Amino acid sequence: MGKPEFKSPRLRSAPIRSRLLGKKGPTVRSSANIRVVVRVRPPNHKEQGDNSRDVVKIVDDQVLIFDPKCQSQAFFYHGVEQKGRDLLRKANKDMQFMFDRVFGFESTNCEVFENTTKGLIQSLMDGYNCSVFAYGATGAGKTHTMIGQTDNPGITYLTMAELFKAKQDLQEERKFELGISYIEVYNELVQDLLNPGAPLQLRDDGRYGVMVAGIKVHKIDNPDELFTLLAKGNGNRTQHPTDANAESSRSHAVFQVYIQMEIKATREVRAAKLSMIDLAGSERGSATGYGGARFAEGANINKSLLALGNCINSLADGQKYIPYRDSKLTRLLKDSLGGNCQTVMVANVSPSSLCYDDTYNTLKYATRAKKIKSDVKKNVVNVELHAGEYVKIVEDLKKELERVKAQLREKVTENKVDGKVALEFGKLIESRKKLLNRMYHVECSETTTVLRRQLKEDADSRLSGLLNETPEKEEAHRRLGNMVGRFHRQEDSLRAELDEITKSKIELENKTIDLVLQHPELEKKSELCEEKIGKMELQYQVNLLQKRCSILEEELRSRANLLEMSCKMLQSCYMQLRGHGFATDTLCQEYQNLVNHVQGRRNISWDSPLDSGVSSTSSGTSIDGEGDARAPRKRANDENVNGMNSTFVMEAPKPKVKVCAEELMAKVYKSPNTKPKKEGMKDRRAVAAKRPLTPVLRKKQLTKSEALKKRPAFRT
Ligand SMILES: Nc1ncnc2c1ncn2[C@@H]1O[C@H](COP(=O)(O)OP(=O)(O)OP(=O)(O)O)[C@@H](O)[C@H]1O
Repeated sequence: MGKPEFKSPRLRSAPIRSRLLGKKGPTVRSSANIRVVVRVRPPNHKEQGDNSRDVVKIVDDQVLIFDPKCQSQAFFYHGVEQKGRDLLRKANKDMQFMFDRVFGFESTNCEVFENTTKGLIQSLMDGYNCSVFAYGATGAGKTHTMIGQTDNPGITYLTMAELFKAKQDLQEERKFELGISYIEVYNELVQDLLNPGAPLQLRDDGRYGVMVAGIKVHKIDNPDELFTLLAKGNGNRTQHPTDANAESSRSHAVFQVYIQMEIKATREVRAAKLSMIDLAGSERGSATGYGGARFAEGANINKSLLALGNCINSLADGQKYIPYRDSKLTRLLKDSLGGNCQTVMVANVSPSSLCYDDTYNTLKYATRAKKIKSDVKKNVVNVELHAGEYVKIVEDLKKELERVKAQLREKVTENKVDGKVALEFGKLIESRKKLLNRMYHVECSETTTVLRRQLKEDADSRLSGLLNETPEKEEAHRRLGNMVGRFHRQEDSLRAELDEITKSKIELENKTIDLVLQHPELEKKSELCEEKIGKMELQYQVNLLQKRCSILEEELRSRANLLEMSCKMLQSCYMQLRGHGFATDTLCQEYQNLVNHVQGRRNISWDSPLDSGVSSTSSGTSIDGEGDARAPRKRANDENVNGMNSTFVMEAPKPKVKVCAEELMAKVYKSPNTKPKKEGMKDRRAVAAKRPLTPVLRKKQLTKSEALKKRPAFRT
């Protein structure tokens, strides 16, 4: 896996600001390591001979081993095989090197391009300077990699083709200007390869870095023009055959592309420079196989490459002083190595043991170069603006400022309204909740008052039946009448209050709806609040119903007690009359009718109390309250009956008192199973038992006995 390609830092465009930047305006800086790749060319004919071996073993696409350990061959001394290694043989270095990418014999120029310079195109488009240089011994494959052949173009051509593609893609948005130059450094002299003539001087340029003074920059519009120019330049390049390479380049060739782009929308102008350098091969004098002029040429090449090595070492060590000025080559590469540039170094090596030292040195150089950090910055430059254009920019700025201010104002007002509305909404909801609570309490009071009033009215009518026309009765009647009147008045005022509350409730609800309609942003909040209020209302209704039930239950209990008391009294009177023989047949019949009536209404089973041993299915409640848990409540209800002290319990409903007709019947007939019998009662019952039953009673008794046999026992 190769390392990722250069990624140029992205800059958010700030159109007007950038337009006002000075003539030169680097905007983004970042430091990047030089990307170092190694390309191992296939061994040539000479290297494929018997006396050579491969000293480079590629482990994967990033790692190679230089001079790997080979299988030890048997070593004999005086005809005896020795255990240790052949001491006359040099030990293998077996050194592992790691690079950003390692390309093997089969790698094509396209593959190298894809993994090295293709990624630089985006950086160039973003306004960063980029540099690519091929380093290596003579015949190691630098020219093959950089220039290639017509049918197998090198990475310079491939990169340029990609650049044109990018230019084409951005044609709509940007205005491009492309220019190229092609120079060589030969024997420390700089020559223009496209316009050969007198040697040229190097100058430092603020915008593009180191420039060749007087160089002619050729504008090009398509890659074909480029190829023609490249071919022309290569034809002018100094080449001489050497032992190592029949077409050895004896100079350092520097191909440069100047790109100027104007982003149409923002008028931002970016400038970038791409340098592609094919270095002359480092060599040993012996390898060239020549002396004289060729030797001096080689010495110069070595001198410049030595200077390059020194610069690489100094940069890798992080030294402040870098000896760029030691040679023309290092001056030219100043930008590419430690300056404002994204750099790719392609180290070319031969795999053969014949180039052992060259390959080793190249790998060491390349390793050192990996440590170099370059300080890259984006080149944003501006077109010269006419004074009139500044006026327009100021106008634009003013407009933009106004627009932003208006936006800000809108936002502020929006926020204010939001806050206000939220407060108003909150107040409305709070008021509705309070009102609901008030309504609940008033409804509770009203319910209580109505029931209390009804109770007093009942008490009054019962009293009329019980008391004779005496002043005492009149007094009681007057008192009850006053109470009923007071309750009526209370009811009226409570109802009026309820009407008021309902009106306010509707008003508040309407206000809430209006507010939400005006501010739809409140909708969600409103839904939640309405849900809460709905739940609250429902809970109040449940509470109110429970209270009503509780009051009615109490009322029922009170009436049951009254009935119980009446029955007791009635039974006592009836017994006395019968005991004294004053009970007429009509009275007996009426009494029996009453019993029948109770029996008919209540689904109970009973036997004639007049028969001895009669039992009922009573729940065992005593009539006189002895040992009865309900005794205190009974007493309270007795008081209610007199209308003097009606008490309503507003708490949660109490456990139901089992009051039923069966009990009442049991009380009427004094069932021996339901209560301890009183002295005297037994005697009276014994007397009554001796008396013959009336025909109706006898018949009824029979009917009941039969019915009892057929039906299950009564249960409350
Ligand atoms: N990867 C490769 N695949 C096939 N052939 C290669 C490869 N690299 C180099 N060669 C061949 O090796 C020979 C020498 O290569 P090249 O001229 O590129 O070397 P060089 O490093 O430029 O040498 P010099 O410094 O002397 O100019 C050429 O014939 C070239 O075609």
